[in-house]
Amino acid sequence: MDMRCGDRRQDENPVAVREFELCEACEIVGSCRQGIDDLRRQADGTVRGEIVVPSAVAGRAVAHGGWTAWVFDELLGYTANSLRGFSVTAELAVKYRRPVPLGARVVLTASGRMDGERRRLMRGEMRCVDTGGLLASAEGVWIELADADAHYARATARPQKTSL
Ligand SMILES: CCCCCCCCCCCC(=O)SCCNC(=O)CCNC(=O)[C@H](O)C(C)(C)COP(=O)(O)OP(=O)(O)OC[C@H]1O[C@@H](n2cnc3c(N)ncnc32)[C@H](O)[C@@H]1OP(=O)(O)O
Repeated sequence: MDMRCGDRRQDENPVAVREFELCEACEIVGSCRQGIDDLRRQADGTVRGEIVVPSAVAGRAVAHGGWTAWVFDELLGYTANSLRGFSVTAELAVKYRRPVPLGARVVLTASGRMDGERRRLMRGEMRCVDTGGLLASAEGVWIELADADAHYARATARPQKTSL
């Protein structure tokens, strides 16, 4: 299968359309630092967005794997939070199927479901816009915070030794 994806057009200047609020650091700069745009919930409940792979995320000629994981963390996190109250990433597993070309426009899709009171099971895909070829997929677990203030207060204290 031809895994090339559509190059970004020279005259393209997409307006970021997001149905989801930005994270704190992106809020400061006023836009999604990953460049995810047109992020919307679809009629079937899935979330869809698009992104042009920035040349700045090159690992070696193609996108760095950590960048792809960050994109999924963002995408699945927003989707998880749209199910109910605020949740955080507890697990994230990425399958890297093909190299992700720099400058390519890719489509992101995500869905998920509640699994008990606080757990959400999420999954997502990254595909070429024009060929539909699968570049990467991800599955993860998001946990709704029982007490957000207490959760972030933990981060200001030195982690204690646990049984983990
Ligand atoms: C301004 C606005 C901007 C809004 C926009 C913001 C967008 C950006 C959001 C960024 C979000 C992030 O990047 S989050 C950053 C990365 N993630 C983190 O820092 C999380 C670090 N981990 C933790 O703090 C903790 O481990 C938690 C919160 C995940 C869980 O701890 P806890 O709250 O003490 O929960 P605990 O009692 O242990 O477990 C509760 C339930 O969850 C299950 N559970 C717990 N961990 C797991 C797990 N890994 N996999 C499966 N299940 C799990 C337990 O079995 C249990 O199920 P049951 O017995 O109830 O069935």
